[in-house]
Amino acid sequence: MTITVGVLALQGGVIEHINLLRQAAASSFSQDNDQITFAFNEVRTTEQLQKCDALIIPGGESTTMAIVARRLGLFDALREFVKVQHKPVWGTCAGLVMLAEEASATKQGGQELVGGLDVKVLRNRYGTQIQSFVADLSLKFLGEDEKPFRGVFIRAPVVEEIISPSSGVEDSHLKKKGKSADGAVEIMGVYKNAAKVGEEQGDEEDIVAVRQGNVFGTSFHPELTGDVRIHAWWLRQVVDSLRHKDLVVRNDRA
Ligand SMILES: NC(=O)CC[C@H](N)C(=O)O
Repeated sequence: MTITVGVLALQGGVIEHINLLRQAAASSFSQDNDQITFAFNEVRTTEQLQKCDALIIPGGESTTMAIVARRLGLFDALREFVKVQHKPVWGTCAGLVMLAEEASATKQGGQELVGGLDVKVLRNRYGTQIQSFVADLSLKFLGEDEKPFRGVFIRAPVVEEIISPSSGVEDSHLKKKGKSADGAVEIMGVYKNAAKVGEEQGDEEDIVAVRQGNVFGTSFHPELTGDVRIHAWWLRQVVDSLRHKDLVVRNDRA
């Protein structure tokens, strides 16, 4: 089975994701009995997106990414991919903003989102570029005894609210289309002891990783760490969801 994973390449940290995906595939799937092979492709057009089984929307700047996606006419295809075809998608940082149904602290006049996750994100929660930081996160989904994951936070958003599911009705103002992902929003990671902007110490607990059905989002940048664990975990989810779909199709035919 060959699985094509795309990385949306309009702007931001594209090659870093591709490099880590390659490493994760080599380290975690080389012994796989099912002979899974991966193709990792940059995605800039609807045609390229349609060839993908799964997609990463990287970090960068969501406002810029949205403008470029609109110019290239990619929004409908992205919404179709996430909310109608329910293919696996992972957004990191700006990618998480793009995958949220709502965002606050957006640029004036708002910004267009792909949606999929029934959450409201707060952009730039920790301030500007110079307030970037690294923090150890304990992520249970990687395994109970796993060592902490280095979370790289760069003008990072956080999930400030889990909202009620969107109705699936097209909204001409927000240009939403399709329902959000199936199922409930699961909190996959929190950053404990987060401080307010400008403060040294804090005791807030911020939601920095979420999943809802096929859609996964992280506030931080695993692709900048050299640690393949989250990429390997996500590729495993992609493989499992494709196997599941394959089974459903075969059962339907039987
Ligand atoms: N590193 C990042 O991806 C920053 C995200 C940026 N603050 C945005 O809203 O798009």
